[in-house]
Amino acid sequence: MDKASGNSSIVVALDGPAASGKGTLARLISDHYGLAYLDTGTLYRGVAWLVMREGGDPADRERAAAAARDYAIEKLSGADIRTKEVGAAASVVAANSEVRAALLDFQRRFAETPPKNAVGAVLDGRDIGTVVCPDATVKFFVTASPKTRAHRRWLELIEARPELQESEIYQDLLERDARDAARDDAPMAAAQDAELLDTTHLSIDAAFAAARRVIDGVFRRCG
Ligand SMILES: Nc1ncnc2c1ncn2[C@@H]1O[C@H](COP(=O)(O)OP(=O)(O)O)[C@@H](O)[C@H]1O
Ligand SMILES: Nc1ccn([C@@H]2O[C@H](COP(=O)(O)OP(=O)(O)O)[C@@H](O)[C@H]2O)c(=O)n1
Repeated sequence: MDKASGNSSIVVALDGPAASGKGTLARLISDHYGLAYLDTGTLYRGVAWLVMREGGDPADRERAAAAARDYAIEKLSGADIRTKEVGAAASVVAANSEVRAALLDFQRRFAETPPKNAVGAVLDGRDIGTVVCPDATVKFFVTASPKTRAHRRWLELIEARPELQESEIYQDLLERDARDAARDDAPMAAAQDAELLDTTHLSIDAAFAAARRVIDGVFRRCG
């Protein structure tokens, strides 16, 4: 399937706050429509992890920028980048414009020329519909109430760390959301033409069905 505007690849963009369900939907959309998937949060988490591994401070702008310029997925072998500490550090490096600039081309190339000859790509993050792929075929802004998101993330993390309190995850998410929304460069925001998808009261299946209705509608209009 081609985009209505030309031959460029189909792009589904998913943005929204932490633990709203972006990645879950992105994986389902990727499988269902045969699209390549890029979790752009792993790039920022990866840069933060690389800085922290060497005892660096994620707020050290030069150091974070250098890590972003040298970023390669192979360097993360064995790293647990899903922890809340790496998440918090990721939002610090993500406020650094040089880090964002160093990671932008890779994301755009992935969207424009998806790997494995896929017909398109699905990307999730904070600025996909606004900055990385402003011409995306379909855009979603996925949300859920902060309490719901904290509960979901807590359920995900307690397996590895049973001592984690839901209240501390909640505080972490609020701080991270605030930092992501307030930064000057590519702040977390819904694109004007994004479809809002509030998953607070939706099961994963129901959220995916809602996303499919939107995507199928756009594809029908695009031919
Ligand atoms: N609609 C939903 N209902 C219940 N749990 C969900 C829903 N969507 C996602 N989850 C769970 O919430 C957690 C966070 O989802 P995830 O997709 O990783 O969010 P994000 O990518 O926005 O950070 C995961 O454990 C996931 O299984
Ligand atoms: N496109 C993106 C993706 C992530 N990020 C940053 O990276 C952090 C981690 O992103 P993530 O998507 O892995 O976080 P979760 O929503 O999975 O918790 C976010 O809090 C943002 O600060 C960003 O700035 N832009």
